[in-house]
Amino acid sequence: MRTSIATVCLSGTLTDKLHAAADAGFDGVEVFEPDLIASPSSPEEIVALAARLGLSLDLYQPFRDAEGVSEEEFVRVLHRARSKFALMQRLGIDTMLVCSNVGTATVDDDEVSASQLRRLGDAAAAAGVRLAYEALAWGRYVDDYRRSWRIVELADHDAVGLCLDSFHILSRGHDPAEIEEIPGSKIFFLQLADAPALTMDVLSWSRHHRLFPGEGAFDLGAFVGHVLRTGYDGPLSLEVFNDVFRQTDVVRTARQARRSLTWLEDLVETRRLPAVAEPAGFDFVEVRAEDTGEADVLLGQLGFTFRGRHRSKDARLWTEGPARVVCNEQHARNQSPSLAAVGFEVADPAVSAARARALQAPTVYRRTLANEQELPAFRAPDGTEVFLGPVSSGDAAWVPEFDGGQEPTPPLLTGIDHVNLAEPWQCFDEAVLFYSSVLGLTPAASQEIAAPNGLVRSQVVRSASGSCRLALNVAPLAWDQAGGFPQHVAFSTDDVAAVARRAVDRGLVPLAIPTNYYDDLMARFDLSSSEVEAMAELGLLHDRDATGDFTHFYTATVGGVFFEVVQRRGGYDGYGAPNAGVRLAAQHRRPR
Ligand SMILES: O=C(O)c1ccc(O)c(O)c1
Ligand SMILES: [Mg+2]
Repeated sequence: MRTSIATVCLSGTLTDKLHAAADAGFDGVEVFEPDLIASPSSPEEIVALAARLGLSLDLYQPFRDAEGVSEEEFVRVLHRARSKFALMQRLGIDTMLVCSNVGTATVDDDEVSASQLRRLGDAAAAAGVRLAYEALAWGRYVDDYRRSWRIVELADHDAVGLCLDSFHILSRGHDPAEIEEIPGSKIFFLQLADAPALTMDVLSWSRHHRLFPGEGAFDLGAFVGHVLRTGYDGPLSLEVFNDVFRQTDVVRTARQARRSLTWLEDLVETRRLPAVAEPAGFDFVEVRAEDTGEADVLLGQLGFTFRGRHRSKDARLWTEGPARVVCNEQHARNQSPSLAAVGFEVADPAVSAARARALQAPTVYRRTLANEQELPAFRAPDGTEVFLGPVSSGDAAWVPEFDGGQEPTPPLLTGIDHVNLAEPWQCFDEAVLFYSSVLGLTPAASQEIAAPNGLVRSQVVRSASGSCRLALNVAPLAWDQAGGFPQHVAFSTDDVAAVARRAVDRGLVPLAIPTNYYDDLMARFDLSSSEVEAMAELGLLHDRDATGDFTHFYTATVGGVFFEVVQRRGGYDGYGAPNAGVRLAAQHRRPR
């Protein structure tokens, strides 16, 4: 299918936007009128630039407050429309988007709106252009696509059709299945936007919080399916009003936008992307620093076995059961410890890598010597290096590349439960799309956690089985001054108290949890004071829900990394959210 993007989605000047759209591989753009009006380039110069970039100009938009008006007002509408039709001729654009009236409508009557659209259609046809009528979710009288379709049917004019915009339909909860009753030839244009599930007025939701498909809560796959079954054969066009994308790098946003359409086309149409199952689990995590020593100490205290040094790289491996941590000092001069890479076990790394490339994920190159396993790797929007390895039972195939270490002992840890990543604020939505589209993880609902210095927005992307869970966090800006929001790896166990006891015996000082927290635990749960005292001694935190419970503890932070150990019981599927604020406050008291 042809792809298009509204210039309003992107930052910069109109020419910046055209360059970025072409660079990302879009076929065309919707020209958003304010971008043209503010541009020093003449319409002819814009046409020439678009032609040089191989972009078509697919839509001129928006034309506001056109119907449902008094006849006196309609005279002015016609005057305005004729001058825009002349402009469209100069731009070589054949379709104009006409929004349902939000400002000047005084007549709530389908016949009146239809008659006015019909007369606008006559003027449009005379200029060789056509009109795509769009019901805005906050239109004064017309705020439902079914009503806009009735009006277009009544107008009964070859130059008057519909524009369907997923946001206006799905934000209002209107059933998109009825789109299939509209003939595809009367759908002149299709605009696509996703959005997070928010409870707020629909105008603000639309103007500030739209997202690219796959980044929000709407079912765009089903939506586009309904539209395609009408026979619609125009472009899939993105129209995303978003406060972040207005200020972030235009080239990067355009690529993110194009990735979202690649993902969506694959869902609805041809299944062109190599199909992958969700990851089976984590292969490894990597801590990188000029000197990872403090992390090595924590891992030893948590019970990890030192398995040796890498044959050809400045890296050490620690394992405890299937949990593997690489401490990498290669090419890390002046870096304090950070979580640099996460390896995933996938059914077929070559297929997963082909999918990642098709989704324009940037490749990470690492030197691999003969006899070393080559794992394909890609850079996530947040900078994390994502490695794709085969599913292993026991040690991964690359483990023997490390030697000079000890034999592993019977493990208390059962694996990596989740990895918690810090997302630069401008990368968050892109990261959700990356991890879900490239790896096949599924986004869960997002949460907010109150830290002493601001709200942390947190969203989990995970495999359905729970074998792979990533928590993506946007930290308040204050953390940047404090050296960055710490990232962490949570290991799973069936006996968290035993792991904590062993760690404390080996010198670990767990993150200190206040007495007030334990008083509250006793108030909320049926726990005796001796049980709670035992927990306090080991820094254990606790949570419960209807299905089970969760006990966990945290290490101190080294550089930008700390570790957590968690024990899930019953069907508990969360992450101890009520405890996250307590943890953040404790970390805030201990500046690194
Ligand atoms: O927010 C608006 O005004 C607006 C304008 C044009 C559109 O296509 C749209 O969906 C919204
Ligand atoms: Mg729209």
